[in-house]
Amino acid sequence: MSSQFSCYKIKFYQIIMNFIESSQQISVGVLALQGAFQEHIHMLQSIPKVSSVLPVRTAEQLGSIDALIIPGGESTTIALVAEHSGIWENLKEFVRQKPTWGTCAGMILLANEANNTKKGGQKLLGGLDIKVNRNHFGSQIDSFESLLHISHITSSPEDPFPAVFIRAPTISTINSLDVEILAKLENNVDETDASTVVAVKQGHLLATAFHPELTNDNRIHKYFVEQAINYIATRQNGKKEISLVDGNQNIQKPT
Ligand SMILES: NC(=O)CC[C@H](N)C(=O)O
Repeated sequence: MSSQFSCYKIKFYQIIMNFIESSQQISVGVLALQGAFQEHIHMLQSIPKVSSVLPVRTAEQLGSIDALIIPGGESTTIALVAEHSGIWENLKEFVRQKPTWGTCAGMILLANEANNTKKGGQKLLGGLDIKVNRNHFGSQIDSFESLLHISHITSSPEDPFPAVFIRAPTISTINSLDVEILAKLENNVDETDASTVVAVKQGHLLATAFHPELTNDNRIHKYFVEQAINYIATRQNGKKEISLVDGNQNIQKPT
């Protein structure tokens, strides 16, 4: 009898744990119009806190995810395809409100301003108060790898992140105190600058000039997912507080 009781207890505990775990999971989309989206999808599949991973090509798909990654590729092409497929304005709206991480071309698209754009300028989604310098290190043959210290992600100098730079942009100007610098390129790759900013965070937006999805290291993907979960939880609590205040105000209103 008592062993049957403890069996029920364990089952009940498991159900509660599963419930808690599932409420702490999110679904993450990867913009799949052009570029290295498949590699991001693969990386996200290794993270237990991700309940589902969705390649995103339509506004409807965008509406069903909690957070988004805009991959590397070609920012001009991604913008063009997004416009032609009618998802551009929805993307802009999403980026304003929900956790989004841009890698390389994705970082360019999340910037409010860009240098070295294609002739006649190019469209940006914006959101980050930064100016980026496209193709800062030159063309494809100037691609390189560098070991980086990244705030919140690498714990010690012995544990750097292997960052892959491919026709990468850099962050040339930061226009708000809300932008947190996460990583700088400190070595000699770029002779014009002693230290070049290559990763930043601002509120619910994250941007890296390099390609974490092309390594075996999922630390930044994990960090993004954890940040997104915290952000969503904070917003939900905020909403509850607001509705409580509204409720009180209603009670106090003279009839
Ligand atoms: N690897 C990349 O994403 C390169 C970005 C590309 N240079 C652009 O401007 O969009």
